[in-house]
Amino acid sequence: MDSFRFNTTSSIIFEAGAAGRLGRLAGPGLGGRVLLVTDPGLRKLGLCDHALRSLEDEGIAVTVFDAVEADPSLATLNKAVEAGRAASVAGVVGFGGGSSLDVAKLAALLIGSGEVLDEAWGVGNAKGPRLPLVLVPTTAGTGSEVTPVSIITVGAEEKRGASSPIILPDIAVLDAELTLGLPPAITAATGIDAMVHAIEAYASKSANNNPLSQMLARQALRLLGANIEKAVFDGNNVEARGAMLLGSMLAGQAFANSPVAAVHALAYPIGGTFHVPHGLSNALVLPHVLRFNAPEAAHLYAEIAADVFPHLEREQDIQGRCAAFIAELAALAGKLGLPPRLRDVGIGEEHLAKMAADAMKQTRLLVNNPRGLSEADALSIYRAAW
Ligand SMILES: NC(=O)c1ccc[n+]([C@@H]2O[C@H](COP(=O)([O-])OP(=O)(O)OC[C@H]3O[C@@H](n4cnc5c(N)ncnc54)[C@H](O)[C@@H]3O)[C@@H](O)[C@H]2O)c1
Ligand SMILES: [Fe+2]
Repeated sequence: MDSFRFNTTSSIIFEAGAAGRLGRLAGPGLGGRVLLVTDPGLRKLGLCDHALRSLEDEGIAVTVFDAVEADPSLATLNKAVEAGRAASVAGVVGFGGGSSLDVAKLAALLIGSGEVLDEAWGVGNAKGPRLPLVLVPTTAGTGSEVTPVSIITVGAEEKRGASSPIILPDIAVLDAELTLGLPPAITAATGIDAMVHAIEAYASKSANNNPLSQMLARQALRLLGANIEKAVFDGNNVEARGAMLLGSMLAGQAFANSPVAAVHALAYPIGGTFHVPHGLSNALVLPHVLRFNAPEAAHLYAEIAADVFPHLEREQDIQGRCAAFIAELAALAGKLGLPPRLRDVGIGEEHLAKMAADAMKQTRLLVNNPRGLSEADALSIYRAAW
């Protein structure tokens, strides 16, 4: 068997209502002063009020930074770091979707180590140490609470990543009650993002693709496949919400160690340039990238097809099962109310060539794709998706 290395968050708490006990559960390791990083929408909804109060009840002084936008910018990260330094914080709590968690991760690194961000981009370049870090996801999608990755938008449109086990948090707190009010469109898009993490991790050509990631990806797909429609159409179903949160975390553990590939590489120019939500960007290119990959990966897609859609067990032929899997995924996105084509999200055909050139910059992802992909291939995939 090939050798591999598997890193994950060392302590994971899965408990409905846990955010209201955050001070007890996670306070002791955070020091007396904490920076809580979140977004303005969540602040307005009062979603972090219980967590805040519970930290304060434990005698922890909390500075709230609530200015994280979707696809957070470098300027926002810098402001979060300034706020943390000004308050001399000893720990960081990320509270929100992937955007807030990603800012919290790099804020903990930069405040803790004083290192220069420009030297931390890429894989394995962060030096540390970071401040104690606790992450509380409020979407079931990115799995950022268990990934070593932070994605920041640099300049007008480039999504840049820093990846290092140093920015894995000390504790992830998964509280399904936080996701009950997640609107259907965001539930659908983030849920598809989680599925894509599992699919791409399972089929990843990374030398570190490993049996743990494969097992986690398959269990993630079972949970996500069985619950995504319930979570979208019956948002108050706490069982379904819990299954989605667990599924997205398992998918995060899988791809944190067996990284994602061309679906994400082609999704980034859509999110970076046109501010289409990350999960929706993935959904728009997903069937087209999988169809492109099928000559190399049909057997892998056939292996996981029935995890998402149990009735595909009956389809014995590998090519047939792979094709049905891809068609079912496209149909599922439609059923969940996601727009099917790039033109539906306001992207003009004239932008496709630039998007294909931008996608090729994601070499860290493209190397993991089961089939080699050129700029011309990227353009054909965008054309098919348009
Ligand atoms: N670090 C990683 O491993 C990783 C992986 C995938 C994606 N990402 C990044 O994560 C970001 C996307 O994160 P996301 O999809 O979780 O969305 P997000 O954090 O950008 O949030 C999207 C919207 O959902 C709202 N929202 C979040 N939780 C809510 C709740 N419980 N109730 C009501 N509204 C809620 C937010 O206020 C926001 O308006 C992108 O920047 C993407 O690149 C990171
Ligand atoms: Fe993603």
